[in-house]
Amino acid sequence: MEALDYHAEERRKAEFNLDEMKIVWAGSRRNYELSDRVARLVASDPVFRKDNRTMLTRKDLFKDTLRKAAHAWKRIIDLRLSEEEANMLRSYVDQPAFTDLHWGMFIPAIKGQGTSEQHEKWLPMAYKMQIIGCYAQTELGHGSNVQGLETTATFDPQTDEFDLHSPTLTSSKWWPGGLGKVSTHAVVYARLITGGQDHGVHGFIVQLRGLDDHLPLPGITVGDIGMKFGSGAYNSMDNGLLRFDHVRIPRNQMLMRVSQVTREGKFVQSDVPRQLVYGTMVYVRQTIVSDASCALARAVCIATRYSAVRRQFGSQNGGPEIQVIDYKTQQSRLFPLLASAYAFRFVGEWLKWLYTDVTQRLQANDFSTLPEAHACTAGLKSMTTSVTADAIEECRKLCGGHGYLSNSGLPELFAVYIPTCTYEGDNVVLLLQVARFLMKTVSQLGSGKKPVGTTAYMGRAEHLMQCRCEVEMAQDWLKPSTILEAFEARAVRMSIACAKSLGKFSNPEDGFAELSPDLVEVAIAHCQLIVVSKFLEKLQQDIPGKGVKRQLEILCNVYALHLLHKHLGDFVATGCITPNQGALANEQLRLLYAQVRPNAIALVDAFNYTDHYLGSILGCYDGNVYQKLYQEAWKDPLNDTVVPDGYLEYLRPILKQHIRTARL
Ligand SMILES: CC/C=C\C/C=C\C/C=C\C/C=C\C/C=C\C/C=C\CC/C=C/C(=O)SCCNC(=O)CCNC(=O)[C@H](O)C(C)(C)COP(=O)(O)OP(=O)(O)OC[C@H]1O[C@@H](n2cnc3c(N)ncnc32)[C@H](O)[C@@H]1OP(=O)(O)O
Ligand SMILES: Cc1cc2nc3c(=O)[nH]c(=O)nc-3n(C[C@H](O)[C@H](O)[C@H](O)COP(=O)(O)OP(=O)(O)OC[C@H]3O[C@@H](n4cnc5c(N)ncnc54)[C@H](O)[C@@H]3O)c2cc1C
Repeated sequence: MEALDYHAEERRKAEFNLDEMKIVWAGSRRNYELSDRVARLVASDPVFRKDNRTMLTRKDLFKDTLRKAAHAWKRIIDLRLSEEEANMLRSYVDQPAFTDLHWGMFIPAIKGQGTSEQHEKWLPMAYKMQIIGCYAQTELGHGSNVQGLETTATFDPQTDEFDLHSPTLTSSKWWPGGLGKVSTHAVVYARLITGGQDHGVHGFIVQLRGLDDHLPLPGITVGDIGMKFGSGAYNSMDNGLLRFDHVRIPRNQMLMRVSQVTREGKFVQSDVPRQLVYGTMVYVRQTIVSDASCALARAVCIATRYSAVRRQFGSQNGGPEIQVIDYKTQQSRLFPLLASAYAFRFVGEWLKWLYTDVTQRLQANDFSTLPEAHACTAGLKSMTTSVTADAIEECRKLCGGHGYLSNSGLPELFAVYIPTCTYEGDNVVLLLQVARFLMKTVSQLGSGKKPVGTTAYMGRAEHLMQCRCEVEMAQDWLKPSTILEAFEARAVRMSIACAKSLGKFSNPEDGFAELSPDLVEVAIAHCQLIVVSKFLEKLQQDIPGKGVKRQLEILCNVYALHLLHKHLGDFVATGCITPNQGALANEQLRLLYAQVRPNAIALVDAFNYTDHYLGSILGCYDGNVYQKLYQEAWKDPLNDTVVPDGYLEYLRPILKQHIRTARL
């Protein structure tokens, strides 16, 4: 018998080839096939079950995480999965774990900042997980200000060792994932001191726990920092604290690609810029942008499928009520998020390319594109995670009351996702880095230095400062060059206005601090331009499949025009468009929503998420929401007994007292 599909009618309405769209979303046919196979492998394995995890105590959740990580590792070995497949498997297991930090930061830190001898020594052990590592940078007193870290690594020429020490309470390492209970090793960031001189923050490989008994080594105090936001969620991770009491490590455990300390204790700064010490953060920020599209797509998939099932009001002659997805307000809240998921996917692909390119250049000692890579990763990490965090909450609201149920999947997704706005760089702090980069670019405009890459548009500042938008009718807003010019003109005009205001301050740093809220807005305008332009560039590619390109064009226009509508004040105040042109953009946006509507379910099907990964009754593929909600309610432990525990002690006495009072 064919399974019920409550979305069958919706799926029939789609105007494009779904299989081809799945390939576009995955990046290539090969990626699609790999990811589909691995997702199904995880979904069908009972060890990876996750529907009960919000009910677990912290200890049970943590043990469950260890069990899943061990099982995942066994599957990776048994099935001889490639590194790419193994990463996919971990992400489909979908439970934050120490392995994220081991593979995502510890190994990349050694690769990026270690010498070839250090690679040879440490990487084979790390790849086999004979050692497990974390990334211990943040301290109780300092996170954003990395130069303010207090842990010291003092070189002792007598013994050829570093002495690692936590001189104050605030120097305690605080937050590193995987540190609390699991890691045997860490890359620790500490101030390097030689001959009484402070050379700033560098990375050191430090063993924390015994490899036989897992006990902390002498001089090391280590533990978990405690429960975090929400139930389940990020509490599967052992974010830790760490203190050193004069712990000794050999000199060759300082990561020495950027700077070296010789046997005599001489500090040698190589030609490599010191910012490469921050390289692991740049790498992870880039991955976070792709992850943002996944998390956003997940929330949007749940809200879209549920909005097609849910009906409220408007029944005619006893017929069905209106599907809430047909309300224009629902569409205007949901479809820009759907478009953003696609937009972030494509900008994530591009950022990966940029990162690979800069890495290859760095290997050839070409550091010229490092500032741009830093600005793009910092800005896009900040923008995409802020939008995604807000969007998950919006999707919860789009699902009405049922969105607040844990089994909608949205509360846990939100709780897991929101720290992304803080870790790997607080989002405001990162936008200020972008603003610095932009102000520097503007200040060099007159010098003959031509801006390149994502700031190339500033080279056309003269034109962009005075160009006039030519839109006369709503449909004029569908022209890619019109959209692009409006976004470029807005970004350049806001940048130059801020640069002029900065010029009025005698001390530039005072000006930067005073104008920082405006500078954040400038950085956002620049980042939005990058996302819009990369979406438009994607559309220049050959995209096969009936109707696929057309749908992407619609989504690209939705993405750009909803931003224009949301930031209308910026566009009008800078004179890039008139208020009437803003109104025409909004008119066009409404027409676009009507074009998205019949394709909405298929557009979220294209994410190819299994029900296991989605973890949401509201978002289940077959749309059989009510029956599943009803069945699930009976599985709650509170329903194990008809009369709740505590009735005799606490409820009955009150009820009886009430009866007595009533009788009086
Ligand atoms: C239950 C499950 C259910 C559902 C699951 C669902 C979904 C899950 C979905 C998604 C999860 C998402 C992602 C997970 C993926 C991986 C992550 C896993 C875990 C995360 C763990 C987190 C780890 C961390 O947080 S590590 C610590 C990170 N710390 C920071 O980021 C600190 C931020 N601060 C800084 O970076 C710097 O201090 C600074 C702010 C940049 C300032 O530095 P500094 O003072 O030194 O620099 P200046 O401002 O003076 O600038 C000098 C100069 O340098 C340039 N510069 C600065 N940084 C860099 C750089 N990185 N690269 C290159 N250049 C740099 C700067 O621009 C200046 O240049 P100029 O001199 O030219 O102006
Ligand atoms: C779940 C989670 C996992 C983490 N994992 C790790 C890990 O594995 N390893 C690790 O080393 N660290 C980790 N961290 C730490 C994380 O990197 C830091 O918390 C983060 O970098 C922010 O730093 P902070 O906590 O010092 O925030 P703060 O800088 O204290 O921020 C507080 C407020 O001050 C504002 N602010 C700060 N500086 C400025 C400024 N210059 N201008 C304007 N406003 C400013 C911020 O915008 C924010 O609103 C993790 C954190 C979390 C929440």
